[in-house]
Amino acid sequence: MTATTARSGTPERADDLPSADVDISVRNLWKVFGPKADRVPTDPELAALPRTELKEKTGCLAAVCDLSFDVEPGQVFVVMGLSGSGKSTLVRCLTRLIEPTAGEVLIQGRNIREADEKALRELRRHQVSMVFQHFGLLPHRRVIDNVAYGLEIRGEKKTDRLARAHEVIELVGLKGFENSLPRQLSGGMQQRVGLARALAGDPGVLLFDEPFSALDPLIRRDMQNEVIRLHREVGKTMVFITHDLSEALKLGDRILIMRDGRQVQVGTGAELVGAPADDYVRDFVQEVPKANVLTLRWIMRPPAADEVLDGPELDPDVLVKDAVRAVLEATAPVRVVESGELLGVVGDAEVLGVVAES
Ligand SMILES: Nc1ncnc2c1ncn2[C@@H]1O[C@H](COP(=O)(O)OP(=O)(O)OP(=O)(O)O)[C@@H](O)[C@H]1O
Repeated sequence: MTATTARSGTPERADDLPSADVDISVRNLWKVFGPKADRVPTDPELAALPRTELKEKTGCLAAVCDLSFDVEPGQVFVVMGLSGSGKSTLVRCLTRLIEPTAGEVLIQGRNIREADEKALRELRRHQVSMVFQHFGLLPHRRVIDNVAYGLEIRGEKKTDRLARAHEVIELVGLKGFENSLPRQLSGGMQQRVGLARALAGDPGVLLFDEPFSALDPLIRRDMQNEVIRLHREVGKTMVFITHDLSEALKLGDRILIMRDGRQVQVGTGAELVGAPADDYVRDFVQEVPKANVLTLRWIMRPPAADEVLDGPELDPDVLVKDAVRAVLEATAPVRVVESGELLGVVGDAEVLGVVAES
């Protein structure tokens, strides 16, 4: 949702150092459940084993295997994978709700693995908030008190926390429901309370663990739009877990695809669709309407030697679906231009090729 430039679709390398402009940096992160789990990441032979073989050989289950990625400030980073791929374990390892077995996690410059109990409490109260699938609301507390709860724990004055709770309740569209109990609200509205509660403490980072998967499809679409709107308004860094590719493509500036605990590909939606890293990703993205995801950058070609270059000019980051009309109506190929430089051209054949696959 923030403007992103095209990047390589290959997974980030563990030896890449995080740049200064990174909110979350994960390096070689492992979570292994089972006996003597510590030996798995450090033993190259065990570390390389697929999940089922490792389980047979050692009795250990590698939920998260050697993950490395960076999330930039203000980015929506989606972690996508089927059930059991390790998404929830990963997101819980970020704030040590689950203790990682090995690796490094930096959040806004703070080394999470070295943090003591007090620092972790501070981190969870001030820096990072989580929105869960099952809302996690306190059933006997009114909406306003649920939203203000984190601020109460933080020891903030009642007037301050109620004022802040009113502010975020309005932000998520729940004005008028301050005194309702959670059970009096629909699923979508309860999740709005969850969102408001996460936003109340003004954290730098929001973590979402499949927040909408229990909701009906239409409500779910509303809530996705709500996240897009909120992200635009509050501009937080977000890590969003989902098993739904269309949700990932809709929300994610970048998407990490996980399989059996490992990262298969990290990239923008266009990179996953335009250059899938392997057959697994290719199968996943097969049904995606490509014109909605690919940009002109992905389909442009070099101009032919004798081609007349007087067609209209478009930016390389324009989606194909938004360029179809301009391309088909033009009498010459559209010129794809960035900062005054001609990158390539797009004609009828290129757009129709993508639209036909959509
Ligand atoms: N405490 C635990 N002990 C042993 N194995 C665990 C534990 N927690 C999770 N696992 C296993 O780790 C793997 C990854 O689980 P995880 O819940 O992270 O996956 P997920 O992608 O979030 O799946 P879902 O979408 O179903 O929540 C699964 O095989 C799961 O059974």
